[in-house]
Amino acid sequence: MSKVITLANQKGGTGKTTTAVNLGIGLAAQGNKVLLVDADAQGNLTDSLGYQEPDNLPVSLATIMTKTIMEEPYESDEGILHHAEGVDLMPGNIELSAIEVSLVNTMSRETVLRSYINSVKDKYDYVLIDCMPSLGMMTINALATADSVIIPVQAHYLPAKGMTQLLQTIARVRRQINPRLTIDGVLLTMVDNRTNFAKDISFVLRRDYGDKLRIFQTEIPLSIRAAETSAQGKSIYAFDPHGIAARAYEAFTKEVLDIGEKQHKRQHQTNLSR
Ligand SMILES: Nc1ncnc2c1ncn2[C@@H]1O[C@H](COP(=O)(O)OP(=O)(O)OP(=O)(O)O)[C@@H](O)[C@H]1O
Repeated sequence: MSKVITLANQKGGTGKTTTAVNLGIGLAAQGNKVLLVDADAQGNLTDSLGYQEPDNLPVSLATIMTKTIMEEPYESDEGILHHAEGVDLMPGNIELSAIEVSLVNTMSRETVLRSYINSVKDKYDYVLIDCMPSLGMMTINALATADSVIIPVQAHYLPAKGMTQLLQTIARVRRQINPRLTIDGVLLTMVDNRTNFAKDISFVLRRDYGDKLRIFQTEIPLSIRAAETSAQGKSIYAFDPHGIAARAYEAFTKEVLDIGEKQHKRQHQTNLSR
């Protein structure tokens, strides 16, 4: 059974793309088939995986979403790229900005991405969707598609206000479009352990949200090597395998796998008791 996870935070630069790359490749290294979906018009995920001119790709997520909207046929592997580290990628680029606008006047506008992902997800154990830094139509589509959300939060500021807005949006999507949507947890990123400030943020986040949300035990440290990785077209495991960021992303991947296994067991027991 496949699991679709959306990485969302409407604040920019919180580590969504870096987490999509390193969680995705981490899951693949553990024997899972993984599809990464770049739902961000900036195309950073596509770029980070080595496709440095995402706007020149002949087929991207925007192409497939347009075909979905127009009810035109497409091949199930159309546009999917294969990365050397064992993940597949549905690339994204600037054309998604136009899709974001055209969705407003589209029938079933919140579920266009879901139609596409439903048509390919059975081939994968995990589908990870990297969102734009906004709560616009593309992010709503990504939330409408997902089984769960992971929220990367940069440990540089207190996330209170933005977090409330994001949680309200997730709750609204759950009520109106996607009742099975859950939150896997909040991931603290770019944690500078040399400062008391980072420790304070971790403490406040765990104190204020820890009873409602899982705050992942693993915190991703601030790391120059992690920042440099995005220009290399590879994961942190390939670029700096023994560094602190690679170890942290490995530990985080294990936490995500544990959640998946527990959910799978619960689902199995529910099915048996029916
Ligand atoms: N652990 C880290 N340590 C240092 N720099 C990092 C780390 N993780 C990510 N970065 C850098 O921080 C910047 C923002 O990260 P990233 O692109 O992953 O965030 P994002 O949330 O996807 O951004 P956007 O909202 O623009 O899509 C990038 O330049 C990235 O290389």
